[in-house]
Amino acid sequence: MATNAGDGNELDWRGEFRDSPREALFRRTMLAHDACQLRHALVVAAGLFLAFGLTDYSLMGSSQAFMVLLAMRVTVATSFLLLALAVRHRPALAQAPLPVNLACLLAISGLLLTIPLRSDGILISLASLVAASSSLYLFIPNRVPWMLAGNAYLIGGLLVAMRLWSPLPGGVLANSLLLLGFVNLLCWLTVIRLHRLQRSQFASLLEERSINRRLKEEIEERNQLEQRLRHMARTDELTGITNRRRFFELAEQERRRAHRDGTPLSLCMVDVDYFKAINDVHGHAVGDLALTVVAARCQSVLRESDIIGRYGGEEFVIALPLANLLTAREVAERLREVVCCRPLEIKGVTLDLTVTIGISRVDDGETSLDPGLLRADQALYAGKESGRNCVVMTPQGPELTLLESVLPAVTPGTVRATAAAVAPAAAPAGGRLPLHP
Ligand SMILES: Nc1nc2c(ncn2[C@@H]2O[C@H](COP(=O)(O)OP(=O)(O)OP(=O)(O)O)[C@@H](O)[C@H]2O)c(=O)[nH]1
Repeated sequence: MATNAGDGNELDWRGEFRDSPREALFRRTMLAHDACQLRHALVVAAGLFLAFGLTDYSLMGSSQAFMVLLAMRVTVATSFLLLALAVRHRPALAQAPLPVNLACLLAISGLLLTIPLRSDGILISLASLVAASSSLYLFIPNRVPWMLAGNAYLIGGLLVAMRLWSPLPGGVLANSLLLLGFVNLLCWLTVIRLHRLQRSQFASLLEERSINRRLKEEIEERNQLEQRLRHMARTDELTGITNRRRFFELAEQERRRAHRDGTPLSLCMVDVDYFKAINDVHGHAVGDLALTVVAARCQSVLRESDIIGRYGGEEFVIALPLANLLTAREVAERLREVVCCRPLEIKGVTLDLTVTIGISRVDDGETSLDPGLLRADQALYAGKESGRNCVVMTPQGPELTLLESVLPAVTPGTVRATAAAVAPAAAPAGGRLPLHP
């Protein structure tokens, strides 16, 4: 849609938009302003009409003609005031042609009536008609055709009134008509300029609004794109859980917090057992879905503050803030059970999945997650070696002693014996506790 009303191509001879929906929009936008302007113009005009009653009286005394004029003035002023009141309650009346034009018709008729009734001569009446003629253009927010029609009635009425009651010499008559014609032309041009100015401002405003809207939409789109990209950069596409990079960011934050507050932080490495066989027998699509289900099941037993990420392939990694090895073992057991508790139904295939989990605790003196992850990985490897579908942990130092004294399910004898059996195959350092279900 073209928006530059300043070049005039968009406007017709009335100074209105050729595009009628746009003109309607303009008029709707201007309604409150038009209504206010019309109300003020009507009140002022009513006052003026009544004020001229004083000059009627000074010229005519309390004659019958004065009474007729007074009745006319009161009628016109009353109709103006009533219309002003009506517009106050229903502003839409300001742009409805009928009420405004009826009031104008009444006022012009009243002014024409002064020609036969007032005794101060045609020239005074002529002056008041010139003032009324320009008022029609300037103060009544009407459309140009109605303004022209009102003025045509005024000039026609003047000619008839002069012919009937106050014949003028030809020169004076021509002079009067020229004067009225000039006033009409001047006012018409002024109104057209005013219309053009208002509409050009309105067009600029619309343009500005549409640019702002487009900008807002663009910003919104960019924000959404940014959010999508950020989400993609943090999320594993297949399983929907945190990806490896994001896991390390979050887990590193937790490690620093744990170090600062002196609270425990444990790590779990979770690996799906015999996953290669699932891919080989049922295909990668089934394997993909199985990974998604395993991730969802693991997530379902974790707290909101726990962090689970896809470490790579069929391996997941979990950081458990505020969890010592005992708590981590309980969580890992729940996790192992939730995976193997019921078979997976995927694309008509029933899979009995199990996971092996290696656990470690991040030591106070450690400045990165790597040693802890390595220990969890070694424990996981030990778990695989000892038959899979189990939870294995690598306690060290005081924690080992503590565990040995508090673990009722695993007697110290079993711990040592199992640890001894697993340790050489898994890694030479540290005792490991394979916790079979
Ligand atoms: N469908 C699918 N398979 C994957 C994905 N990532 C890794 N894998 C497969 O997972 C399998 C992992 O096999 P292995 O490392 O031998 O381990 P496994 O068969 O689970 O045996 P254990 O871990 O010793 O119990 C490989 O065949 C990989 O191709 C994946 O995103 N989707």
